[in-house]
Amino acid sequence: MIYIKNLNVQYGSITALSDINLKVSKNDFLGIIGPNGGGKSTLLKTILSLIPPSSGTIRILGQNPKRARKYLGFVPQFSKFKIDFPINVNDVVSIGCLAKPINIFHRYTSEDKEKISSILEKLDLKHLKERQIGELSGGQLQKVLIARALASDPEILLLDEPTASLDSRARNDIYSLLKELNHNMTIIMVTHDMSILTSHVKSIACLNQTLHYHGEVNLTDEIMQKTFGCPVDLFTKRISKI
Ligand SMILES: Nc1ncnc2c1ncn2[C@@H]1O[C@H](COP(=O)(O)OP(=O)(O)OP(=O)(O)O)[C@@H](O)[C@H]1O
Repeated sequence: MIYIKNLNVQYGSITALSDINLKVSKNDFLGIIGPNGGGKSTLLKTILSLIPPSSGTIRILGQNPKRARKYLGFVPQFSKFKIDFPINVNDVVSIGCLAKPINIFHRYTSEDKEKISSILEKLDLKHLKERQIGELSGGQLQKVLIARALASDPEILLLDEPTASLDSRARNDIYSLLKELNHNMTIIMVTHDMSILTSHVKSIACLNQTLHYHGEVNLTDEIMQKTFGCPVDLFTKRISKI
């Protein structure tokens, strides 16, 4: 689904990603972990063609990232989503139906409306469809952002820390939903939540400017030390032994 070869990304003099090689297979559920500033969001943004690589190759379903945008659904960190914008849940989710690049003159078809309605139903958001997004809880807003991404019928769903600052119940709801979606969708998720690694994720990428590990969920102390640059805590140690 995704093929990345010798990828380098610079922000001026700052090197965010250095010589990344990564392949993601169909129906994988890849968790990307690493320290703050390790380049996780940059990798997602580069796949989404929001940032141009300084060098290297990215192919998504055999195409360059700009042409492949239609295959990608993106769920941003909700803490970075502007929630004071006056728009309701139904309209946010509908935005996902707009063809990419977005055509502001798009008229929603009856098919679009049916699709939105079924997504709202599936994510248990129907009762909130008229609610302004600024009046939602964190977990509800996160589900709305996932619903918006699903409305574009993506083959690959990219999520940037979808459970940051959610309580454990809301987190579990989101993870259960992702597990279900993973049956017919490839998922790539940036996370700082180590607890999901044991339950839902099928493979892991450890990123700290370079890719220190990519493979099965079998983290050793050595990999964690290399990635995070410091000794792992007890919790992480326990995960590596599961
Ligand atoms: N727009 C930008 N301009 C300049 N430098 C940037 C920009 N965005 C990110 N960086 C830098 O690139 C590096 C990687 O940042 P990135 O946001 O990709 O890391 P991250 O792993 O997602 O971090 P976090 O876990 O804190 O969200 C950091 O050194 C960051 O300061």
